[in-house]
Amino acid sequence: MSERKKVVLATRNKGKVKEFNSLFAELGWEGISLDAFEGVPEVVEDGDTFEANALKKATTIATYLNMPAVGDDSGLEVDALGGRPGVYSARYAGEHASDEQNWRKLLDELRGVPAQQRTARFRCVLVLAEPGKEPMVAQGTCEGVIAEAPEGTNGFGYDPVFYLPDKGVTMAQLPPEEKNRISHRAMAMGNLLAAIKRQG
Ligand SMILES: O=P(O)(O)OP(=O)(O)OP(=O)(O)OC[C@H]1O[C@@H](n2cnc3c(O)ncnc32)[C@H](O)[C@@H]1O
Ligand SMILES: [Mg+2]
Repeated sequence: MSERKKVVLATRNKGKVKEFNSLFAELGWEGISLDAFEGVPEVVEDGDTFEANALKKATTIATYLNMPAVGDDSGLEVDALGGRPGVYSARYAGEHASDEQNWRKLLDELRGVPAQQRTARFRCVLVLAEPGKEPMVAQGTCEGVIAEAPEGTNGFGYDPVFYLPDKGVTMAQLPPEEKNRISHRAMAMGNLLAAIKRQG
């Protein structure tokens, strides 16, 4: 049996790590957490785009560890807010804001906005960086509506307020395996795999 490909997960987000562990398992990859290493540099997310930040996360870690690494930059784009919080999703309510502080601020900002104007999408850009190779970039989106109030405890981040009209529940009410079939991260992972296969 061939050895599983070892890929470092260039993220400090435990929710992403859980999802990647399942998504990687389906590919036969072994995801290695950043916690396994010492002295790993902090990545400053100063890009204007998800792609710039994902590229920086993946290449900084791949170069430092001399191993393949996947970087994920993701966030929520709300139409009534002109696409905000976008790349600033993690710091929407302040530099070290909690997930709950972020989604509470979002609900406050959208108070009084009618249901049909509460459309939004999650976007995820993934970069696979391997030492000595061109980085590969893929993205995925997931469409939904911002709820009036939080529901559900699964997932992370904005999941409790991200309502999926087709399913009649929020992302945080979905079982993890179902989120991993429909999410922006799952779509991006599928697109990354397709790009890798195309490259051969
Ligand atoms: O940068 P790393 O270390 O990967 O971890 P992070 O949590 O800072 O990740 P980002 O910079 O990519 O910020 C992503 C933001 O979007 C939110 N987000 C991303 N994917 C999500 C998902 O699947 N469900 C809910 N919220 C999500 C997340 O909670 C953050 O507020
Ligand atoms: Mg971040």
